[in-house]
Amino acid sequence: MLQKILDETSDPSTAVATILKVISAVATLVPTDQVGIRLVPFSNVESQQQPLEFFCTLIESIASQLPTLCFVHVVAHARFDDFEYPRNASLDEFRGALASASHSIAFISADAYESETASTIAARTQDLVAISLPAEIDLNLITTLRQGAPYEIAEVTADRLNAIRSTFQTGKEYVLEWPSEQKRKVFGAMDDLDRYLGELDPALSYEGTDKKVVWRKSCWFASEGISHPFLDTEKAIAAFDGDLHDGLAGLQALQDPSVRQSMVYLKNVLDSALVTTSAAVGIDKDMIQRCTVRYRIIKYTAHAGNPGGIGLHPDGNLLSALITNGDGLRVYDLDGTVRYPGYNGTIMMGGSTLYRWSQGHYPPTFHDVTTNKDQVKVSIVAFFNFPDLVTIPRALNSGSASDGGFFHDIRVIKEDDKLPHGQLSPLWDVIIDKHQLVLPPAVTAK
Ligand SMILES: O=C(O)CCC(=O)C(=O)O
Ligand SMILES: [Fe+2]
Repeated sequence: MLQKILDETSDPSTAVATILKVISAVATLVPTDQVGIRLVPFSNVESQQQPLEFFCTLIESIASQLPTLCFVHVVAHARFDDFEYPRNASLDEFRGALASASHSIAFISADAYESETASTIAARTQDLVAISLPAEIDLNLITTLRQGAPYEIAEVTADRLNAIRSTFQTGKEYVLEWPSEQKRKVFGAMDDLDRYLGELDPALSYEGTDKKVVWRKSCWFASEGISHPFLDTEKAIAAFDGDLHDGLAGLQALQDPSVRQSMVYLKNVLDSALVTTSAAVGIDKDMIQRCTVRYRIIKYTAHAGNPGGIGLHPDGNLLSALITNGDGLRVYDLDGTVRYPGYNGTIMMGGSTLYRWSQGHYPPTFHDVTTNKDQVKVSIVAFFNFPDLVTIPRALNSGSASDGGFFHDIRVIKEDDKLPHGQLSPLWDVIIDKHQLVLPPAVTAK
């Protein structure tokens, strides 16, 4: 309801007045001191984000005009499909706005608090502190809270994490299917990207591990992490791992309002899938927030009669989340089967960094793309990666005292991925053997 008012009202003071009218209307049915309002000032969906001053003004107006209201509840955390993430944003401005106009309305704060952060905020402020719990009833909840133990995750989430984990152990992809409404929105957003990419010049894709190069129209966007906005300066793009030309083309693309809106929508779908999959393979909650993401959009194009595509490769990063709207993606399993994941959901694949970090526990997903010359296929791939030049704790304890963790060096990994005797070579041997492939010397040379 609130979001609808905000979406449909361009003038902030009219929006404030309308929201006050709604609260007053509710207060004719329920005593005012039993009415509260819940605000989510930091939307994951950037296009719906209002300036924070708007919320301060709104809170001040509410407090001065409805001084007997029960509470103002401010939610800071980012919500993904399966998990919530603290944004660690200061809520002091909102507290200040409320306190400037009323001392009787309670302020409730929420930021995906764990027991420790909840205690800290309760000690530092007068706030009522809200904690979010899984939607399922946990009969041990009281004990869990008293012991300060972490909350148990919901059973459906736990089942999903197990399914992802066991699929990834075999090097296969995992598809997180979209509910029908989401599917409709995803394809609408993909059509937008298709229209925009159609205008770009085709270029040769990077040289894959098997040396196949193909034509595509493409550019990329990046963010410092899930729940961060897209980078929006040339300097930030230049500092990010990736080719500058396509990164600058991505900056340009964000100037198109409908591309921006579609990208923001797709980012949220991809980020949710990344959060769930990261949790499944054991990347710790704080580390997930420190991982960066590059989002590449691709339209495969025929050129001089040649079909489009990408040669066989595993992605050279931690995890990839892929949304595509046409046939062409093919996965090569280590057991020799070939599968076509289709396009009913977000396709999750492990990359070569996941393989290295997990010490072989999660083999990367080998895949290629082939599209014929009349076929239209647009994809968006979110390449999720550990922060560079940082030691990352391992998910699975190797048992060796000397294992101080995994030092992540993107440059070294990229080099090693290409070497005939690199860490991936035993996997290439299996793939080549099981699928009876003939690949160029760079891969097969011993
Ligand atoms: O477009 C696709 O289906 C896959 C793209 C891909 O594998 C890549 O960009 O690494
Ligand atoms: Fe790929």
